Amino acid sequence: MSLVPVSALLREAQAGGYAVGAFNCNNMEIVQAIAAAAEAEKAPVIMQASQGAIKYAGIEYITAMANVAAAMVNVPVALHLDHGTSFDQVMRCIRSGFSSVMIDGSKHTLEDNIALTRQVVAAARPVGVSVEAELGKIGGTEDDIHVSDADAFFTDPEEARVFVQETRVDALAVAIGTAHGRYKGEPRLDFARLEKIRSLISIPIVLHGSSGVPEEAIREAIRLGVCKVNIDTNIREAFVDRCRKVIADCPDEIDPRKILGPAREAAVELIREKIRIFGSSGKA
Ligand SMILES: O=C(CO)COP(=O)(O)O
Ligand SMILES: O=C[C@H](O)COP(=O)(O)O
Ligand SMILES: [Zn+2]
Ligand SMILES: [Zn+2]
Repeated sequence: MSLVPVSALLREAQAGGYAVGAFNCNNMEIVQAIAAAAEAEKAPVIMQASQGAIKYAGIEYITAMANVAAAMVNVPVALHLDHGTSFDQVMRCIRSGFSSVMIDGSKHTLEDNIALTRQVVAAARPVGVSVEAELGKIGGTEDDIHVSDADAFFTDPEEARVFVQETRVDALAVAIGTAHGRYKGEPRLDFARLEKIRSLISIPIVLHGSSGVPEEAIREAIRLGVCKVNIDTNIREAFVDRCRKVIADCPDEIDPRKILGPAREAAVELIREKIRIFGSSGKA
């Protein structure tokens, strides 16, 4: 199949009461793992490229790998820009073939975030590319952007209503207590805030920083309107842990395929498990 926009997947997820997994990809093995896991689970899936992935692999390689992966499976696959930083970057991704983009204007004022998001929606929608925006600041690390817990501002529900009305964006990432990267303690999600946001906006809600969030909390967030769940850190952990294990077991191994192949398998297992938790298994 060819790449589909995220909005098409999220519309169905919203109607069906499940979430689509959005998994970060940085290299060929992880792209293959995401596709294999989605195919095995008969689930729609989103591959997304962060700022770090773009620096590491480049927009063209990522697009080419995602296109090949999508063509080789019988489930819908979207390619999404994660935390897009500027209008120019969004345009480069769209020209390259991304089917969906995020414009992260959360570090700007509300007015500037609205203006930037509107500009992206105006350019993306006519070419069938869906747009995710961010309101409030999600904690943790987004490549060069470090948001300390104290600065991680939660999304204001009324602002979310105005933001969606003004931008007509397709999906909204909210700050309700999750953070990117590894958690120090157990994350505590502000479900009351999520419920309030849900009552004021009808578009799909996106949960970032979902690695390390307990299964029950993820399920509750989905019940309250989250339709896209982003996972990066847990894939990194599964992948690198398996590399370490193989190297420890076979210290003389010099064939990268013997190390990266098992790591790819570990990523498949992890992603399949997440897809089942999100309820998207069998929904393709
Ligand atoms: O939100 C994410 C990507 O945008 C992923 O967050 P984690 O790395 O915490 O899973
Ligand atoms: O945005 C969230 C990502 O997990 C950060 O990833 P990055 O280091 O690849 O930019
Ligand atoms: Zn952000
Ligand atoms: Zn994120």
